[in-house]
Amino acid sequence: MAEDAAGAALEVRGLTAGYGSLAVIHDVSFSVGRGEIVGLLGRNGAGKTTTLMAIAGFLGRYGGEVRVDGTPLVGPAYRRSRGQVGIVLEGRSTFPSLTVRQNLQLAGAPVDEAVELFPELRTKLPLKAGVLSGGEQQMLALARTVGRHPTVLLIDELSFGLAPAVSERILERLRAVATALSAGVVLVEQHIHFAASFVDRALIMNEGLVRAEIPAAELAARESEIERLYLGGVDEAA
Ligand SMILES: Nc1ncnc2c1ncn2[C@@H]1O[C@H](COP(=O)(O)OP(=O)(O)OP(=O)(O)O)[C@@H](O)[C@H]1O
Repeated sequence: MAEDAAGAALEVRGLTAGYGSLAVIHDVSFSVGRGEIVGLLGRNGAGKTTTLMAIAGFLGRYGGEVRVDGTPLVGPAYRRSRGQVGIVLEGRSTFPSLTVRQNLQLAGAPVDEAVELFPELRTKLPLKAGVLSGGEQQMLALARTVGRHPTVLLIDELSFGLAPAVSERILERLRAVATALSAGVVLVEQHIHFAASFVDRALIMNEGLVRAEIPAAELAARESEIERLYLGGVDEAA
């Protein structure tokens, strides 16, 4: 379901970004259609989180362009786009000492929508977020971000540390949200098999570069090629 950039929720063109004066991702280009989930795969340190943070405007950008719904995000546009670009970073997206309800309210996320999305949260509303299970915390983090109805959702390692059944449940809801909001989703994932079930296509990153773009249906069959790409092998088939 590769999307023509013209109708894309998100377009990233030639993005080079990093920390201080150190560029960590180089010339990253891709687009995400409305309702589409694109996986960002690669081993530890490949530059996946850095890519999400650079798109969201949290990092210095040394080159390239990011467009949301066709509008370039530069300078103050990043501030204006806060509602349009939602980001869920691993372990950094809830306030543990506030209740679940307060967490939602602070994010501007309607409580009724959140519990409709994740009925598991209904009985947890008065509890402090810090006492929730890992899966419930991820649900809360996602509900907080989704509640602002973003055009683009950037999600880092949703399945990290969770039982497969819990991850599957959350990712099924993510698919429903992407469709309902007609949002474009970038989902960082390390595990090829897991990504194969939940993304429409995947970008394989290594050393800050996108080495290949692979449709979900081909991920399982091309696993050994992808593993070579994870390790920096030459991309022969993309
Ligand atoms: N704050 C920082 N300052 C300097 N370098 C950083 C910083 N954060 C990350 N890096 C470096 O940037 C590179 C890419 O890191 P990044 O977190 O984007 O990788 P990743 O693919 O998300 O890895 P993981 O799967 O382990 O989260 C790594 O070499 C990392 O050491």
